[in-house]
Amino acid sequence: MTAPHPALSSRRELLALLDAWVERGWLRAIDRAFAVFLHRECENTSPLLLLAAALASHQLGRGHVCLDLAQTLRDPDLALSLPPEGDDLPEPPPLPSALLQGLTAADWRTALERPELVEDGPGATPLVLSAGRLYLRRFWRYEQQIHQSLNQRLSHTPEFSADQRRILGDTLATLFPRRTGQLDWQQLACALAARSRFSIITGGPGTGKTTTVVKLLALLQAMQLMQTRQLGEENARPLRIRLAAPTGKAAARLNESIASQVAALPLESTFPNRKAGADQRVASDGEARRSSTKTRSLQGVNEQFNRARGEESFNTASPSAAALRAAIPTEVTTLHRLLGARPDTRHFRHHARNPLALDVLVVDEASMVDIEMMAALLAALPSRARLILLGDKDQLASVEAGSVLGDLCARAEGAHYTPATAAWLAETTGQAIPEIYLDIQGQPLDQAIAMLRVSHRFSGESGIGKLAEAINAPLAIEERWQRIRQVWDADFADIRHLRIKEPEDSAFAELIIDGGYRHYLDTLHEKRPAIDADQATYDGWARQVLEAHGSFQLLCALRRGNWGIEGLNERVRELLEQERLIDSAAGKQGWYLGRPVLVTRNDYGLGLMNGDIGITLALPHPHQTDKLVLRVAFPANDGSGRIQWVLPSRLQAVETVYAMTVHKSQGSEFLHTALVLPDRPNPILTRELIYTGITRAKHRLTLVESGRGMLKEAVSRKVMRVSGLGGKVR
Ligand SMILES: Nc1ncnc2c1ncn2[C@@H]1O[C@H](COP(=O)(O)OP(=O)(O)OP(=O)(O)O)[C@@H](O)[C@H]1O
Repeated sequence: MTAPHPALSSRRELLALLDAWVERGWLRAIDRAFAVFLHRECENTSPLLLLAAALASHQLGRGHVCLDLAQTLRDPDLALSLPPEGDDLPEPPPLPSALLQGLTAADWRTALERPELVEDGPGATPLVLSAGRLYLRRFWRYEQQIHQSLNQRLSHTPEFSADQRRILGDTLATLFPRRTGQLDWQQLACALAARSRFSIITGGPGTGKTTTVVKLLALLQAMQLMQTRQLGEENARPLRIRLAAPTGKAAARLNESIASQVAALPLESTFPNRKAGADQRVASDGEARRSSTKTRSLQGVNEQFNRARGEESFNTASPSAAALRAAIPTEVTTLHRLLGARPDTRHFRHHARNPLALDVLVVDEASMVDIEMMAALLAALPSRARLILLGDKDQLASVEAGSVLGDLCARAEGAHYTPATAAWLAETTGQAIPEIYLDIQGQPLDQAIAMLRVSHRFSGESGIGKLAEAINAPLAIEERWQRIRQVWDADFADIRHLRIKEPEDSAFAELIIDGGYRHYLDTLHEKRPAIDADQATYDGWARQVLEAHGSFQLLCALRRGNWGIEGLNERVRELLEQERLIDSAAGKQGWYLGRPVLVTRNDYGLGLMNGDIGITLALPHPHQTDKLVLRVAFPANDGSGRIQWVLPSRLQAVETVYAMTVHKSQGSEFLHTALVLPDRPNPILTRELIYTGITRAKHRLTLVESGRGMLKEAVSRKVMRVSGLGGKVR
């Protein structure tokens, strides 16, 4: 047996090593501070315990919920991602692999036997060791809360009367009129979600998650209205439905699409609008359709619902199409707003003792919801309310700790429906579930998940769609790589593979200028209003510039280095400067006409959300009409098309966004996306990152590879987020 590393024999030496790691940027100061705190709390703590504590905290900073002791010992540097991205400096401090060499999991567990500091479950110790995973107590508690809340929801199986089953089946047939001979996963998703207080609808881009959830909401409202009307007219109360997303950007995107989806619901054949006069005013092509394309809040729902209801005859329990449409909200809020975020605290206004006033909550882009937010959300949700999560399980998880959606959807591909579920689906949808999706040992969680498998956005001619499919194909690494190569070799018109050596390459300049940012800067200069133009004209200009800007985005994996956002932002600025499209030295404090910025932290005062993009433009000075002042134009977050002008000095957390990390791009889409891979391997390059990056492209994708083999390297590696959630919720 090799002798332990000196830092594991002495607390002083260990803290000195942690200092060196912090100095080098390998650990956060807070990780070391946590170890020091434990050292002060309790005498004679073993260096191994202090190290484990610092590493558990370090893992949180990297998105893991806990430290997996056995996995860390198997390959310490990989498990801890040390040295981190971009550290090329000479004379690195000792690596975790050197430190932990020869150590066994049993040694580590023995060192953690300090009941004042570490327990294996409920209690008050700062650390929890459970099933070989070391947690900071707060995160162990989040995981427990999520698991208890979801298991409780999953254990509730509602009873449906024969009448209700018939109504459900009829409504599902109305909502999904087309039969293609293939499984209609969207209809199955609705049937599954209808009988559960918790459900997940997962699927890649354009697989119809929004379309499906809108139909599901219509189904739930139809059931509710029929049920409550049977009890008497005054009891006819629509379900209180709220829609939310983790970021402002994602909320705005759903806002844009949901109203038209509600308007397009095929309801009239089963839910006719009964009064002739009312039909014309409220029915399909009339007022309801127009007003349903406007954003409608919960209050708006009640008003419009009551109006539509007042115009129906109540001789039947069945609601009209207009009343159903009116009962579906189209306003989407952020989770922070929904829960009532309070500045400078992690507590929300809504929690277990002040729950949200709603019956159904839909959360879109759920892959971006971290474990802390999910725990807060579930705590604030009334126990009888339904929670429906929508998201793409294969996308990158949130930057914060946890990958809740990915963990919960670990078995989604195989469905694992029990015979009872298959019978329910057959009865309500008329569809027979193929044997490959059946599993006599399917778990309750499996029965609540539907995976949509057909993309309606990408046709068979789309290289982007084929590439996304190939990257996620459930195949061995080599076979998957062959599939990806076949897609490239097929010469699809919408995807391009650009190989360059350095950012100075002329092909890169061409991509960035003519294929990319020239468009919005030309729009900015050519469409610029006269100095005496009115505000509406300036707003119109800003809208055009923002729209043109959304047509291209350069994405990359890293922050540092030539191929990270720092290097690329600088290179793009130089190129645009050379072309005289910008003059970055003209403004003050780094602000100049045309500078695009990304908001990196929610700012409730300004109404700006993390992920919002604005462009620096010039407005006439409010008092000196011959002068111009720089203002940053943002599209308002409420889907209204309004422009919000912000004084640059008021923007506290923004960065230039010629290049954006794939992580930050989640929840956004661009007509043409150029994804740049770094020139050497990096643990951050994973299959999820590549998949998320390429699926940001709506019409065109350019993949820029600066080092050979980087794509292959990336798609061979999956993100391993350590948590205990997947095993607990069943
Ligand atoms: N069953 C279907 N048949 C035909 N077209 C469909 C079907 N389902 C959805 N679509 C269309 O496909 C497009 C994408 O659908 P939708 O926006 O619901 O997908 P999504 O999964 O929510 O997309 P995103 O990845 O943007 O979140 C829309 O234009 C929608 O009308």
